[in-house]
Amino acid sequence: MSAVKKACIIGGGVIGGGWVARFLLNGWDVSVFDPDPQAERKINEVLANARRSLPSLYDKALPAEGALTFHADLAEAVAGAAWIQESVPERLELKHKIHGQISELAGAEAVIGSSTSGFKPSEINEQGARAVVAHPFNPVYLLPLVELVGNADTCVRASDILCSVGMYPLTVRKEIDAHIADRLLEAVWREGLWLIKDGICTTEELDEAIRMGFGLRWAQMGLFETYRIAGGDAGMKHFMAQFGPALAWEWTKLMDVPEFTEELVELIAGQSDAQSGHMSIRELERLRDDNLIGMMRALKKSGSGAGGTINDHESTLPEPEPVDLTITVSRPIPQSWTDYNGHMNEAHYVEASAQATDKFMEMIGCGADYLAAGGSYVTVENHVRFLDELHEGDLLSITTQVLKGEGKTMHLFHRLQKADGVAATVETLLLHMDLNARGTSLPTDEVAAKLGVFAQQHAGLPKPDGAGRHVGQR
Ligand SMILES: NC(=O)C1=CN([C@@H]2O[C@H](COP(=O)(O)OP(=O)(O)OC[C@H]3O[C@@H](n4cnc5c(N)ncnc54)[C@H](O)[C@@H]3O)[C@@H](O)[C@H]2O)C=CC1
Ligand SMILES: C[N+](C)(C)CC(=O)CC(=O)[O-]
Repeated sequence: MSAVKKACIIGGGVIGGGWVARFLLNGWDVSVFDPDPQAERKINEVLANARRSLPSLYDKALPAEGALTFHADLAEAVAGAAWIQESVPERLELKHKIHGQISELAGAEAVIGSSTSGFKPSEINEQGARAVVAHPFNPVYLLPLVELVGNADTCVRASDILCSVGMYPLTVRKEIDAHIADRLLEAVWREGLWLIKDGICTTEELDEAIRMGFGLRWAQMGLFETYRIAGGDAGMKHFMAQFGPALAWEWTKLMDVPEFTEELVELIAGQSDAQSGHMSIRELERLRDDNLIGMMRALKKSGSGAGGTINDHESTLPEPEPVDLTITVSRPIPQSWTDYNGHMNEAHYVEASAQATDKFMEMIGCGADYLAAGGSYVTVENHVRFLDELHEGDLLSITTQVLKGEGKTMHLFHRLQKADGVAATVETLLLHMDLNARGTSLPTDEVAAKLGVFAQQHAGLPKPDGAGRHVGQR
């Protein structure tokens, strides 16, 4: 991958704005070219949404944001960019015009991507351009999928860059109109329009049919893995035998496209207003993003689907720099940790300190292999002091001091710190446990020795202010 971390985004609407946020929040400098005088305002609105959501996917801090610049001159915007992404409206003559200009201006090593939803790379490039299709999904700053289509070597270079900003490149084996995902979405949309036009359901009822059922399944297992399970013990063969005949029945209208009349547009738009008109688009976006974060964090636990991509990306993010005391957590406060009082809810102080304990356990050799072999530490007591408010987006770092590390006992003192001081302390007492016998036990000699080294180092530090307190102590 090129050492120059500059991305140029051409067309800063819904999708271009999402690309800006994806690169910028992953530490890239971003230049924007969009003649719309409203482009800067719109992009800043997308960025505000991205800043409150993307960092919440991770338990480590993302790199420091890059610099964002807006340019009236295309050549100036493109200069020095390692990634150039075109996201202008879906009109082939406009794509030809802009890709003709980009090809002349871009460096030879630059990856040139088009966000096109449906055009094939051979169509985009038919006047001599050298773009690959890099088709993302809205919101681009949260959803990892990018369909890559086109020149194989460029797609390999594009994949590396996309992975480095936390995305999931899926290289399409052969070019085809609308790639893979939009063909599926188009089929569902077309069928949905029929069902509403024919009075079978409303937009709201159709959405319930998706989100109360198969929509929940698809984010974690997709279509084929889900249907394999639906075949029971006999799996996919039984599923095919049972439901294959239905393919020949009239369960879909396939390419029978509903006529796009004014009446149909009014019907759909009117029902959509009745369904969702009580919320602005920005409010809907924030609701969508909060729900996506919750779901993706659940997937992160099992490493399924998009959760695996988040874990892979997180493993490439740098560990915090050690200072006097070991930093065991460095992360932003996610929006989902805040409550009706407008600050971090008390439960998450314990959650954050549990993350610090887990990290410290790893550092003394009590990681996944040790746990699998049946050894662990369990918390038997916590004392939390809430000293200052923590808010969404604050960078939280936790230092961990060993008060005692001897025999079965591990006694830790976590300081939860934000930029301007200590926001809370959590004193936590843990005992070593044999997970097979379900009783306390001594740690292995190796773990005991590593814990002992920390205990000895920290013994020279002053006793922390607030250690050993009881509830209500002044
Ligand atoms: N909206 C969606 O859900 C998705 C759209 N796409 C694709 O992304 C592309 C852009 O779509 P949207 O962002 O939805 O459109 P949009 O209409 O929101 O944004 C297009 C932007 O391009 C700018 N623009 C127009 N002419 C330009 C030019 N000559 N040079 C630079 N900027 C120019 C406009 O001012 C506008 O800000 C399309 O190819 C679309 O198929 C891909 C994935 C999802
Ligand atoms: C409707 N659409 C074709 C623009 C959709 C996409 O291209 C992808 C998405 O985000 O749904």
